[in-house]
Amino acid sequence: MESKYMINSNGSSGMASVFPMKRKIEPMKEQNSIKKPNYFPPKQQQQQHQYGKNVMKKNTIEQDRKALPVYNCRQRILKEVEANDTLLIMGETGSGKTTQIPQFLLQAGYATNGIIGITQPRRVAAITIAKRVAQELSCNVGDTVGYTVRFEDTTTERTRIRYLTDGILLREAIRDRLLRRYSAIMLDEAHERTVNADVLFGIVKEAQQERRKHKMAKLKLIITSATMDIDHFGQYFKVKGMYLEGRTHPVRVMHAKESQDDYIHAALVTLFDIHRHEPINHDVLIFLTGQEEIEALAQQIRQLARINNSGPSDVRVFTLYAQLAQGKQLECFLPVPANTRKIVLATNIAETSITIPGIRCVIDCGYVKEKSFNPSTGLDTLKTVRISQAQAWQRSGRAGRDAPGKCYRTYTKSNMEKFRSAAQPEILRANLTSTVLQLLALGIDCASFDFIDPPHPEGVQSAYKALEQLGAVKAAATPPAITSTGRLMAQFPLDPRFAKLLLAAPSFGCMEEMLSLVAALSSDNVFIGHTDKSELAALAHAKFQSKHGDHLTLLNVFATFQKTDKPKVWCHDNFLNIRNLNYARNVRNQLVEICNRIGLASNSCGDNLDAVKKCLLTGLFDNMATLQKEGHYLTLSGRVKAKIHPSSVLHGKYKPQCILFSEMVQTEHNFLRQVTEISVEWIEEVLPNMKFNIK
Ligand SMILES: Nc1ncnc2c1ncn2[C@@H]1O[C@H](COP(=O)(O)OP(=O)(O)OP(=O)(O)O)[C@@H](O)[C@H]1O
Repeated sequence: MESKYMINSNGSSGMASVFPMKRKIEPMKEQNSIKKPNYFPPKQQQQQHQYGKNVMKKNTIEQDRKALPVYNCRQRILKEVEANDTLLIMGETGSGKTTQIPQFLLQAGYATNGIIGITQPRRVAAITIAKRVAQELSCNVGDTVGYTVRFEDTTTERTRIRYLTDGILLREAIRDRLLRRYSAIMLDEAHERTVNADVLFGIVKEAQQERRKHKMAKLKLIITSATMDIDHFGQYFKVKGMYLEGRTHPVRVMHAKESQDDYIHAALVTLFDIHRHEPINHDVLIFLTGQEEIEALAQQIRQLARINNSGPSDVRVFTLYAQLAQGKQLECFLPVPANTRKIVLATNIAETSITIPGIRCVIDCGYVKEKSFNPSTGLDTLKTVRISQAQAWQRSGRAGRDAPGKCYRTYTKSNMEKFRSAAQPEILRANLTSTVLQLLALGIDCASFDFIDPPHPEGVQSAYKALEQLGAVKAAATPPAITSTGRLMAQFPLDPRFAKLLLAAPSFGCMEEMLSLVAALSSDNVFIGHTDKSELAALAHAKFQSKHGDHLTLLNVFATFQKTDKPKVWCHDNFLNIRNLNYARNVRNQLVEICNRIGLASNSCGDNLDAVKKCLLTGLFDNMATLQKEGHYLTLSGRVKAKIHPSSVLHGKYKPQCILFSEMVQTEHNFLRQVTEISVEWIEEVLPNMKFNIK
């Protein structure tokens, strides 16, 4: 059968000097056609392999560690760390940067008078890497190694190596700008350029200088990545980069011969081609763009696998995306039975840092959903865009983690040459409201902060305006000054708008309700849309429906969940996600602690649900829209045309004149998600100082 792919024979894919590592994950030079294995390993051999895995576990881990390219560079790295306070390290994906370098530092004594912190852009990476390193050090998570992610801290006073998200380290800096508890910080996956990481570059750099100035203990800083722009980082930190030689397992990269209009179909065809021709223990990771696409394809694969399964082989399909409950996210990291192929469908959440054991084939659709903020409309939008070349290399890197692998790109080589070389730093396109508030809480004015790439002035101005409307900032002052409300808002690990809802709730008499609602909104989707039984699921969900809209529907679910004494059975019967509801309960407890600490009064509005709706206006005033004659909605700030999302309880029913929504999603149309009906008169009552164009 003719293959739809050709091997990338590259060397000239437009990867500028930014990517010196590229050759390491390119196909082996001598191969110029796709060679398909013509056998499946005999059953016995596979089982032996499985046995071997368990018996030899400890030994293998030790041997695997020593075989990593970083291991050979141990002395060099430690020498450089000793000689320099800041170090930029580039090493190819999977070479051992994230798991090994912190252990080298620990063994060399860098965690004697402080701990070693390693930041990750995503919580799933922080959790799985901490677990792996704990396994390597033969300890439990929370002993020598631990992790901290939002609303979950496993570290103890015994912890010396701490994996944490960049957002958590930034919040810690609000309490202690000198980051005194750390002796070394590793800012990993620097190429991702999340807003939090960009701010941390400046904060940690400043903490180092201040500690030096005050003759305090040194703070060692290591910046790591496989694909960072080392010249740019080098100029900013005024240091030279260090390249780690040595290759990990090769990955054969193949491009589609022709452009594919339907990348989902292309991924499906490729998957079944792999399933027919590759050994059954070669697991597959498919990169797609979002939850809906992933769940639909997962369902299709499960059905097709059932139909096509003629032999003993089988597939297990897992999904991995940000909205998935944490427990579910971690399921794909567990081994599957012998004679079973693991298929993981993921968003870019699986793109950097993580190792999903068993993955030997990657299928890359070449797209990603990117959030950007439009200061002129004041709205965040989510758009599907092409990935960057750096992202493409990171994705292929997921295939060569524990053995040689293959990467199938559903786009042509010339398509890829047109991709951006690296993704635009998030700080240049994100809503900066939360970041600006955190900086102000740290006593930092954006205008004078030492950013690696300063944000656009319109983005900063728009953030100041939003914070002023929330009562967090006096923007007229130069530099803009944080108010006491702003300081309280910064105490919550929440979007400032949601923090504002909690601060406003006591005066509307709905503190208990708002705590539940904000907690439920912080969790991922609690509704399970069981496809096979969708009518039953819809019937079960209808019991909680509020005619007021999605916020009060969610509140009904959470309030009933809190009261039930058999949550497992109750969630199962009602097609609700128990993990997400438990997560929301945990978040609520932590929010209650913060509210108690800052002295917010507790009260409840009972059946007076207008109080909750009015209170929602105090934080979400930028997200209001009115019905137009033509049948669509127009947002009040920004005048953007939009429709109610089909997942809303208000979709397809009578259309309220005025609504409030949690977010706008941009696909072929602008859709408003999580919608609640409000009364136009309340706008003047709740927001007397704001002007809106209500038409
Ligand atoms: N959870 C895990 N299970 C099994 N093996 C793992 C796990 N985590 C890491 N490894 C092994 O350790 C190797 C090094 O992983 P590590 O995350 O340290 O690499 P890295 O250089 O930081 O990669 P990247 O640049 O992609 O983040 C992997 O290639 C893999 O072989």
